[in-house]
Amino acid sequence: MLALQRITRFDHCRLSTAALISRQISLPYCFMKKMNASQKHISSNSVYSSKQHITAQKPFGNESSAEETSQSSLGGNINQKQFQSSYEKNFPSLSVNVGSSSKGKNFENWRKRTGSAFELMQEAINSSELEGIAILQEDGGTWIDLGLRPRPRPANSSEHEGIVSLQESEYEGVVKVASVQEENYFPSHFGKKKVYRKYFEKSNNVVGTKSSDCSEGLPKPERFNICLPRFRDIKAQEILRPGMVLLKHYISLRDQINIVKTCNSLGEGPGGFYRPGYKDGAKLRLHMMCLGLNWDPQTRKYDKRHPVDNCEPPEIPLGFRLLVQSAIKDAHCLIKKDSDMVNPEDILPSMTPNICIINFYSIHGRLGLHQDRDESRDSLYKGLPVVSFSIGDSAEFLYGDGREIDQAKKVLLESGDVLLFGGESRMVFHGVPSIVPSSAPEPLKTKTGLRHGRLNLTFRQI
Ligand SMILES: O=C(O)CCC(=O)C(=O)O
Ligand SMILES: [Fe+2]
Repeated sequence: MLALQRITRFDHCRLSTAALISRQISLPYCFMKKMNASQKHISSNSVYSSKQHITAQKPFGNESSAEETSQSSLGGNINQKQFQSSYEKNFPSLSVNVGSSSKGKNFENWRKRTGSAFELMQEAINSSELEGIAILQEDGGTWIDLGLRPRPRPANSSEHEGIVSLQESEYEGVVKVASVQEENYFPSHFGKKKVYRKYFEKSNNVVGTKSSDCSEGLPKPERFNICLPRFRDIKAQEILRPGMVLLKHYISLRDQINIVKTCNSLGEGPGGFYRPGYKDGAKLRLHMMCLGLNWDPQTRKYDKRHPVDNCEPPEIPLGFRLLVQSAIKDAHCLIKKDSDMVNPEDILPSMTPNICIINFYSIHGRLGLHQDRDESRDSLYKGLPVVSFSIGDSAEFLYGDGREIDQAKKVLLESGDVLLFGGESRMVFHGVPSIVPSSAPEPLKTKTGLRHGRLNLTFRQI
């Protein structure tokens, strides 16, 4: 039954809404990040890919310490060590080639290297929305499965009868398993069904599965969740103009905290925050750093290295990219809801960011009206969007068709808001005339020590 309920939530847009009212609020998105150019994306038009469902619990990885105990969805307390040893006992190491078909790496090494599979499995355990993860291998352009790691369930659970459906994930070689289907469909490039069945059987012995489901056959009571859902105010999501979407309060407080902490630690290292200047010697009224590539306001060029310390900028963290992708997907949902006739891609094309410019504005910070036009001709021609995260104190944000401030429209960007502008709004003039002092969420400041001011991250594909 449960399995059937889950698979009804397969439509991405409906899922967005369903997720808002579900017990564990989730952030839907669907994609598989290319590990390198030679590797192919998992086909996005097969049946499973429509079951887009990834929880937004931990886009930044597991914050808990190794000893921290987590409450499993099965009611058992499993600490990380216990879980790890049980996990390894029950799911033997696999040979996984990640990113290269010539260099074999066993799963253990790979997990150590990325941590992703383990984190995802933990996430699956803690989430009633995920059924497990699958480890994939890229093989001559197709993805083959190397085994499924299902979420441990109570013994005799009927939930694992059937075939799983997979959902795409940006984690390298890892796919989250969104639901169990009663239908006998399975995409062929995910390997043999038998493999999955085998792992399901194994999963029944995993630690934390002691409790048995005595309510089988009885009507399921509606459970009460003592925690507030990860609320997303869909009513406040707005299409400001064609191709320009504002997702209010989109980034959860926890993710905001993680973003601030990540930016702070990256900002202390090579290629970190500095006060840039223009050609004429004037300084910008903000501090800046870049991820992925460097953008130099003096030359207005993108480069592999930082002009000040000649370092390569840090990579864009995976969690940041995940959020960008989900924001694009949710903006598409909004556009689709607004007009069913349009293909949201035509209004706001998707993009995979390879540069993130991070600005920190003190309360006196500002940025004049400008266009973002230093990206490649191709990127600008296609209208690939700029995706902007606002964190900390709010900002007044101006946007319009020209440089005239009095003709520009104004919107308040608050902590957690995501603004996207692409398509026909890609060349919109925009700027930040002022920061609203002391408007940042209190817990954000206390948890991170963030200074007064505003952090802004803009992602682009150049
Ligand atoms: O801070 C903002 O909201 C805008 C930043 C911006 O326009 C830019 O970095 O190009
Ligand atoms: Fe800009």
